[in-house]
Amino acid sequence: MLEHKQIGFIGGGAMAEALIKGMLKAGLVQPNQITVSDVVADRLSYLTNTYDISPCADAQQTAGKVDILFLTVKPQVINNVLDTIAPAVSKSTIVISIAAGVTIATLQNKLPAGIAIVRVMPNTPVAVGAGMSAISLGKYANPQTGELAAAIFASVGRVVTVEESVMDAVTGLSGSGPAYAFVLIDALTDAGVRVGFSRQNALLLAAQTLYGAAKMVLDTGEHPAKLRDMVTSPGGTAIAGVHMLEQKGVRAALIDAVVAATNRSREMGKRQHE
Ligand SMILES: NC(=O)C1=CN([C@@H]2O[C@H](COP(=O)(O)OP(=O)(O)OC[C@H]3O[C@@H](n4cnc5c(N)ncnc54)[C@H](OP(=O)(O)O)[C@@H]3O)[C@@H](O)[C@H]2O)C=CC1
Ligand SMILES: O=C(O)[C@@H]1CCC=N1
Repeated sequence: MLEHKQIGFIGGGAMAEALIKGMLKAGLVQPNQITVSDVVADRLSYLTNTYDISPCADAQQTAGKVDILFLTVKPQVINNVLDTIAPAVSKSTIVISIAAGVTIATLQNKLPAGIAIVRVMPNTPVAVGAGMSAISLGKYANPQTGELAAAIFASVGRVVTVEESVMDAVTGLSGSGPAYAFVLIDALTDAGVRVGFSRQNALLLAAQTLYGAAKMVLDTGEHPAKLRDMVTSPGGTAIAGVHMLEQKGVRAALIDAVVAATNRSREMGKRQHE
């Protein structure tokens, strides 16, 4: 599908690396198809040495030579990056932005009319083929472009196509969600150490348990409450633990976390227009 395509990344940070790693692992692209631009020379050297991809310090040059251009810089610098690359982007290039809060309208205003723009909110598990990505298409992106973008992100996890209006909420839930999951795993690991395990064993028990629980939800399609009921024997250990979680407000804390992250994504989007 991408055999003869050149792929560029502007911004070689955490998320660009996760995507590059995942796409290479999936066999979707070969290293010689990928060019990355970043302002940090050490970062470019690291990516080149680790993934055998091509570095290019000049973002405009990268933008001008690729078929698919990923915008993987922070939202705070996206306006400057768009001003830099706009003169170089060819009409046939597909631009995929993953910047939190940055709307398709902002991208369209800065890039020449007619450019196919896809806004995506992925998450870092794309690096291990278990990502969750949501996609919205700009007005110049045709259905084939949508299929291509969906296939790229499907190669590194699951994909949903959404109305752009829910992108901030996606950012608050699945985009930012790995951070919440890592906090939970870290806390459960501490708990394991507290009840006597080595840290190494505690981490394995914690991570594999969350992984297994998530897999059960996805594989069975059952409501999580039904699966929880299967764990909570009457008068047993699990209900004692669940009772404590409810008393400590874990459920409300997670809801508040997603609302806070969603609001932050909205706020970052508004700043692009200031
Ligand atoms: N991390 C995540 O889990 C997710 C992130 N995103 C989005 O992905 C984007 C990148 O996030 P993330 O990877 O975490 O951020 P990082 O800060 O790790 O990566 C961004 C990289 O771009 C570099 N950079 C800054 N300015 C330029 C420029 N003008 N040209 C080229 N490179 C530049 C940065 O350098 P320097 O450090 O010097 O600024 C940095 O190395 C953001 O827009 C974020 O909203 C989306 C989904 C999930
Ligand atoms: O924290 C952030 O802004 C980015 C967007 C989603 C996850 N990380």
